[in-house]
Amino acid sequence: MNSILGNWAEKFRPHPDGTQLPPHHGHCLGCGPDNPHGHHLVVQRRGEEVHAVHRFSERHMGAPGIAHGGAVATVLDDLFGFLLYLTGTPAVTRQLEVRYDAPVILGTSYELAARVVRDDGRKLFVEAEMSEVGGTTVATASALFLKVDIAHFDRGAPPAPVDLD
Ligand SMILES: CCCCCCCCCCCCCC(=O)SCCNC(=O)CCNC(=O)[C@H](O)C(C)(C)COP(=O)(O)OP(=O)(O)OC[C@H]1O[C@@H](n2cnc3c(N)ncnc32)[C@H](O)[C@@H]1OP(=O)(O)O
Repeated sequence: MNSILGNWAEKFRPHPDGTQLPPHHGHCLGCGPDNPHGHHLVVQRRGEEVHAVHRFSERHMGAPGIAHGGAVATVLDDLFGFLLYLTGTPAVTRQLEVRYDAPVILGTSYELAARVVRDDGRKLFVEAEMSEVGGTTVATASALFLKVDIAHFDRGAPPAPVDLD
């Protein structure tokens, strides 16, 4: 098994309401603390939802001062990945749709929330939104995740100790 996912059983243990959820792994683009290009997303369980407060930095710029749409999609997709700690099964994104309602401004804090709307066999239908703190929604997303066996991840090579710059 890919060593980066070797502790998945530990990570999928039940997580009490209100606790911070573990990153998918150290190098994950969305949440890995060891990825210098990543978003370092920090996510909590709140009931049957996952929540985060996030600020995009200059590393994720599209138009000047505004987050790149792909960066916004990355964070929303990764947030969906935290719902797997609640459902208890590995799964991967099969389809992702993002609606960009307003520019996401670099250096501004946004609140994110995601939930499972339907769990149907292998299919997990999920939705999320990103909003100004206490205010207007700037992006919404919906996705289909498909549950996979952990062996799915064996196809990925473990990260080599290369210079990521
Ligand atoms: C320690 C931590 C552990 C970490 C683990 C988690 C890490 C998470 C990290 C999170 C990071 C963030 C997340 C990431 O970045 S995840 C990374 C990005 N995603 C991927 O790399 C996935 C690549 N795709 C695949 O590997 C395959 O396509 C998979 C395995 C997903 C499915 O290939 P497979 O051949 O097995 O399945 P299928 O295609 O026949 O479809 C199966 C069923 O689904 C239905 N269907 C298909 N499309 C749609 C659609 N659009 N609307 C409605 N239904 C649809 C289809 O009709 C069929 O239905 P039925 O006929 O059975 O009824």
